[in-house]
Amino acid sequence: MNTKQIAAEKAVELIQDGMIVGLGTGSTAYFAIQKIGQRVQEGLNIQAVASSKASEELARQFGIPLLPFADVEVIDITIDGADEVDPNLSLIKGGGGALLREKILAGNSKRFIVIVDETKIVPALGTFPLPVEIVPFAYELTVRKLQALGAQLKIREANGTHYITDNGNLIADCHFGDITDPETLHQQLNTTPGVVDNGLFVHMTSQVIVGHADGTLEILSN
Ligand SMILES: O=C[C@H](O)[C@H](O)[C@H](O)COP(=O)(O)O
Repeated sequence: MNTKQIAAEKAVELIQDGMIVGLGTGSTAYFAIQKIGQRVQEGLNIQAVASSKASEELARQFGIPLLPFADVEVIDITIDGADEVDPNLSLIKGGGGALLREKILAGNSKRFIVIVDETKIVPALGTFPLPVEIVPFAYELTVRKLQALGAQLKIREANGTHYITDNGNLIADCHFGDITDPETLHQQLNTTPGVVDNGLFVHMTSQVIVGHADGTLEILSN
Protein backbone atom coordinates (compact mmCIF):
# COMPACT_ATOMS: atom_id res chain seq x y z
CA MET A 1 0.00 0.00 0.00
CA ASN A 2 1.41 3.42 -0.82
CA THR A 3 1.45 6.40 1.56
CA LYS A 4 -1.57 8.08 -0.03
CA GLN A 5 -3.61 4.91 0.26
CA ILE A 6 -2.66 4.39 3.91
CA ALA A 7 -3.87 7.91 4.79
CA ALA A 8 -7.01 7.56 2.67
CA GLU A 9 -8.06 4.26 4.20
CA LYS A 10 -7.53 5.59 7.73
CA ALA A 11 -9.86 8.50 6.94
CA VAL A 12 -12.54 6.17 5.60
CA GLU A 13 -12.66 4.49 9.03
CA LEU A 14 -14.31 7.70 10.30
CA ILE A 15 -17.38 7.13 8.13
CA GLN A 16 -20.39 5.65 9.88
CA ASP A 17 -23.78 4.36 8.81
CA GLY A 18 -26.28 7.05 7.88
CA MET A 19 -23.71 9.73 7.06
CA ILE A 20 -23.69 12.08 4.10
CA VAL A 21 -20.14 11.98 2.76
CA GLY A 22 -18.32 14.53 0.59
CA LEU A 23 -15.97 12.97 -1.96
CA GLY A 24 -12.79 14.85 -2.80
CA THR A 25 -10.84 14.84 -6.04
CA GLY A 26 -7.37 13.67 -7.05
CA SER A 27 -5.05 10.72 -6.73
CA THR A 28 -5.29 10.52 -2.90
CA ALA A 29 -9.07 11.00 -2.83
CA TYR A 30 -9.23 8.19 -5.39
CA PHE A 31 -8.09 5.69 -2.73
CA ALA A 32 -10.71 7.02 -0.31
CA ILE A 33 -13.49 6.69 -2.88
CA GLN A 34 -12.33 3.17 -3.73
CA LYS A 35 -12.35 2.17 -0.05
CA ILE A 36 -15.76 3.79 0.55
CA GLY A 37 -17.07 1.78 -2.41
CA GLN A 38 -15.70 -1.39 -0.84
CA ARG A 39 -17.37 -0.59 2.48
CA VAL A 40 -20.66 0.14 0.67
CA GLN A 41 -20.46 -3.26 -1.02
CA GLU A 42 -19.97 -4.74 2.44
CA GLY A 43 -23.16 -3.07 3.70
CA LEU A 44 -22.23 0.48 4.79
CA ASN A 45 -25.30 2.66 4.35
CA ILE A 46 -24.28 6.19 3.28
CA GLN A 47 -25.04 8.74 0.62
CA ALA A 48 -22.41 10.89 -1.06
CA VAL A 49 -21.87 14.12 -2.96
CA ALA A 50 -18.92 14.61 -5.30
CA SER A 51 -16.54 17.55 -5.75
CA SER A 52 -15.94 16.96 -9.46
CA LYS A 53 -17.28 15.18 -12.49
CA ALA A 54 -14.33 12.78 -12.23
CA SER A 55 -15.16 11.84 -8.64
CA GLU A 56 -18.85 11.52 -9.45
CA GLU A 57 -17.90 9.07 -12.19
CA LEU A 58 -15.68 7.12 -9.77
CA ALA A 59 -18.47 6.99 -7.21
CA ARG A 60 -20.76 5.50 -9.85
CA GLN A 61 -18.11 2.93 -10.82
CA PHE A 62 -17.63 1.89 -7.19
CA GLY A 63 -21.37 1.71 -6.50
CA ILE A 64 -21.57 4.61 -4.03
CA PRO A 65 -25.08 6.14 -3.88
CA LEU A 66 -25.05 9.81 -4.89
CA LEU A 67 -27.39 12.46 -3.55
CA PRO A 68 -28.56 15.61 -5.40
CA PHE A 69 -27.17 18.75 -3.73
CA ALA A 70 -30.69 20.13 -3.43
CA ASP A 71 -31.39 17.40 -0.88
CA VAL A 72 -28.31 18.13 1.26
CA GLU A 73 -28.61 20.27 4.39
CA VAL A 74 -25.15 19.54 5.70
CA ILE A 75 -22.42 17.06 4.82
CA ASP A 76 -21.27 14.98 7.80
CA ILE A 77 -17.73 14.40 6.62
CA THR A 78 -15.71 15.32 3.55
CA ILE A 79 -12.46 13.52 2.76
CA ASP A 80 -10.13 15.21 0.29
CA GLY A 81 -6.48 15.56 -0.67
CA ALA A 82 -4.33 18.70 -0.77
CA ASP A 83 -1.31 20.00 -2.63
CA GLU A 84 0.31 21.66 0.41
CA VAL A 85 -0.45 21.79 4.16
CA ASP A 86 1.15 24.44 6.41
CA PRO A 87 1.66 24.30 10.21
CA ASN A 88 -1.75 25.98 10.82
CA LEU A 89 -3.39 23.37 8.56
CA SER A 90 -4.07 25.97 5.89
CA LEU A 91 -4.00 24.37 2.48
CA ILE A 92 -3.29 24.88 -1.17
CA LYS A 93 -5.72 22.83 -3.24
CA GLY A 94 -6.74 22.76 -6.87
CA GLY A 95 -3.81 21.01 -8.54
CA GLY A 96 -6.47 18.91 -10.22
CA GLY A 97 -8.61 21.95 -11.01
CA ALA A 98 -11.46 21.07 -8.62
CA LEU A 99 -10.91 23.78 -5.99
CA LEU A 100 -14.25 25.57 -6.34
CA ARG A 101 -16.52 22.57 -5.83
CA GLU A 102 -14.14 21.19 -3.22
CA LYS A 103 -14.41 24.41 -1.23
CA ILE A 104 -18.20 24.35 -1.44
CA LEU A 105 -18.17 20.83 -0.02
CA ALA A 106 -15.61 21.65 2.67
CA GLY A 107 -17.53 24.79 3.66
CA ASN A 108 -20.73 22.79 4.12
CA SER A 109 -19.19 19.92 6.06
CA LYS A 110 -19.22 19.25 9.79
CA ARG A 111 -15.79 17.66 9.43
CA PHE A 112 -13.26 18.27 6.68
CA ILE A 113 -10.60 15.55 6.71
CA VAL A 114 -7.50 16.08 4.59
CA ILE A 115 -5.45 13.11 3.43
CA VAL A 116 -1.88 13.54 2.22
CA ASP A 117 1.46 11.85 1.99
CA GLU A 118 4.31 13.44 3.93
CA THR A 119 5.64 15.33 0.89
CA LYS A 120 2.65 17.73 1.12
CA ILE A 121 3.60 19.02 4.60
CA VAL A 122 5.45 22.35 4.22
CA PRO A 123 6.73 25.09 6.56
CA ALA A 124 4.98 27.74 4.42
CA LEU A 125 2.55 27.51 1.51
CA GLY A 126 3.63 28.69 -1.91
CA THR A 127 6.12 26.36 -3.55
CA PHE A 128 3.19 24.68 -5.27
CA PRO A 129 1.62 27.30 -7.57
CA LEU A 130 -1.68 28.55 -6.15
CA PRO A 131 -4.57 27.75 -8.53
CA VAL A 132 -6.95 30.67 -9.00
CA GLU A 133 -10.19 30.02 -10.88
CA ILE A 134 -11.11 32.95 -13.14
CA VAL A 135 -13.94 33.51 -15.59
CA PRO A 136 -12.96 33.43 -19.28
CA PHE A 137 -14.60 36.82 -19.93
CA ALA A 138 -11.88 39.52 -20.07
CA TYR A 139 -9.45 37.13 -18.39
CA GLU A 140 -6.52 39.18 -19.66
CA LEU A 141 -7.63 42.02 -17.37
CA THR A 142 -8.02 39.65 -14.42
CA VAL A 143 -4.51 38.34 -15.12
CA ARG A 144 -3.15 41.90 -14.89
CA LYS A 145 -4.90 42.38 -11.54
CA LEU A 146 -3.37 39.15 -10.25
CA GLN A 147 0.06 40.28 -11.45
CA ALA A 148 -0.48 43.58 -9.62
CA LEU A 149 -1.06 41.54 -6.45
CA GLY A 150 2.41 40.02 -6.98
CA ALA A 151 1.64 36.84 -8.89
CA GLN A 152 3.89 35.30 -11.50
CA LEU A 153 1.41 33.17 -13.33
CA LYS A 154 0.51 30.92 -16.19
CA ILE A 155 -2.94 30.14 -17.49
CA ARG A 156 -3.24 26.37 -17.18
CA GLU A 157 -3.29 24.43 -20.42
CA ALA A 158 -4.37 20.93 -21.38
CA ASN A 159 -3.99 19.29 -24.76
CA GLY A 160 -2.55 22.47 -26.26
CA THR A 161 -5.45 24.70 -25.28
CA HIS A 162 -6.80 26.37 -22.15
CA TYR A 163 -7.73 23.96 -19.37
CA ILE A 164 -11.43 24.41 -18.58
CA THR A 165 -12.79 23.59 -15.11
CA ASP A 166 -15.99 21.67 -14.43
CA ASN A 167 -17.58 25.12 -14.03
CA GLY A 168 -16.47 26.39 -17.46
CA ASN A 169 -13.71 28.63 -16.09
CA LEU A 170 -9.93 29.03 -16.48
CA ILE A 171 -7.21 28.37 -13.92
CA ALA A 172 -4.35 30.80 -13.35
CA ASP A 173 -1.50 28.97 -11.58
CA CYS A 174 0.10 31.70 -9.47
CA HIS A 175 3.45 31.93 -7.70
CA PHE A 176 3.42 34.47 -4.86
CA GLY A 177 6.61 33.27 -3.12
CA ASP A 178 6.09 32.13 0.48
CA ILE A 179 2.47 32.70 1.49
CA THR A 180 2.91 33.74 5.13
CA ASP A 181 -0.56 35.29 5.49
CA PRO A 182 -2.94 33.05 3.55
CA GLU A 183 -6.04 34.67 5.05
CA THR A 184 -5.18 38.11 3.66
CA LEU A 185 -4.15 36.75 0.26
CA HIS A 186 -7.35 34.74 0.10
CA GLN A 187 -9.38 37.87 0.69
CA GLN A 188 -7.38 39.94 -1.82
CA LEU A 189 -7.85 37.30 -4.49
CA ASN A 190 -11.54 36.72 -3.92
CA THR A 191 -12.32 40.45 -4.03
CA THR A 192 -10.62 40.77 -7.43
CA PRO A 193 -13.23 41.10 -10.20
CA GLY A 194 -13.08 38.07 -12.48
CA VAL A 195 -11.83 35.73 -9.76
CA VAL A 196 -14.32 33.02 -8.85
CA ASP A 197 -12.30 31.44 -6.04
CA ASN A 198 -8.77 30.39 -5.21
CA GLY A 199 -7.10 27.27 -3.87
CA LEU A 200 -6.32 28.60 -0.38
CA PHE A 201 -8.34 26.77 2.28
CA VAL A 202 -7.96 28.68 5.54
CA HIS A 203 -9.61 27.73 8.87
CA MET A 204 -11.47 24.88 7.17
CA THR A 205 -9.46 21.78 8.08
CA SER A 206 -10.66 19.57 10.93
CA GLN A 207 -7.85 17.03 10.69
CA VAL A 208 -4.97 16.10 8.42
CA ILE A 209 -4.08 12.44 8.11
CA VAL A 210 -0.48 12.10 6.91
CA GLY A 211 0.90 8.90 5.43
CA HIS A 212 4.65 8.51 5.98
CA ALA A 213 7.05 6.62 3.74
CA ASP A 214 7.86 4.17 6.57
CA GLY A 215 4.19 3.11 6.60
CA THR A 216 3.22 5.04 9.75
CA LEU A 217 0.38 7.56 10.06
CA GLU A 218 0.28 10.92 11.75
CA ILE A 219 -2.86 12.87 12.63
CA LEU A 220 -2.64 16.66 12.79
CA SER A 221 -5.36 18.87 14.22
CA ASN A 222 -5.56 22.39 15.60
O1 LIG B 1 -8.14 19.88 -7.60
C1 LIG B 1 -7.62 18.94 -7.02
C2 LIG B 1 -7.59 18.76 -5.58
O2 LIG B 1 -7.50 19.93 -4.84
C3 LIG B 1 -6.66 17.69 -5.07
O3 LIG B 1 -7.17 17.28 -3.84
C4 LIG B 1 -5.23 18.11 -4.88
O4 LIG B 1 -4.73 18.63 -6.09
C5 LIG B 1 -4.35 16.95 -4.41
O5 LIG B 1 -4.34 15.97 -5.40
P1 LIG B 1 -3.50 14.64 -5.26
O6 LIG B 1 -4.09 13.87 -4.15
O7 LIG B 1 -3.65 13.98 -6.59
O8 LIG B 1 -2.07 15.04 -5.00
